[in-house]
Amino acid sequence: MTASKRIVLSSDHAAIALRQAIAEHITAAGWEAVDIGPMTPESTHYPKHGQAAAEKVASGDCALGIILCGTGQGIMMAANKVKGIRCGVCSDTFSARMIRQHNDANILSLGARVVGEGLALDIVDAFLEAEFEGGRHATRVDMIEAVEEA
Ligand SMILES: O=C[C@H](O)[C@H](O)[C@H](O)COP(=O)(O)O
Repeated sequence: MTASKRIVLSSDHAAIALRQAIAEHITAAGWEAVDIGPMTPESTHYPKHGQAAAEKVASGDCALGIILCGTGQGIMMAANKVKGIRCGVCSDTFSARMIRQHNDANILSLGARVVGEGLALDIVDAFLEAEFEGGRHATRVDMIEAVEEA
């Protein structure tokens, strides 16, 4: 499958079951789920999992990413430290669509202690089905990238 269909998934211990449900869901929808774990439930540290997923996207190996922790916040913060990553936490479908259409987000972050599985899957669908609109939004995304060089 081409990189354009590859979605990396990662989480900490708080979100393993939801991550696996998302992997099954997106696979059924025709995406290739690249689940980089962790696969066992021991307590772990979200920064390393956010970084690992972000590097898969930043390198071009995967087109997009979905990362999770208890709130989605900590793993998002770690992912956004990787150059080229634009990751937002979403608890609603409108925001999930907008971070693709306006912000060209390449990673979605979810909080497994915040949203239930049904809503999470709808948020994932909204994120994956949306496309970046470019235009004035491209100017602003360029400005975000310029911050990385400042
Ligand atoms: O932003 C951080 C995440 O919500 C973590 O999943 C959370 O801090 C983990 O907490 P605990 O170690 O108590 O399961």
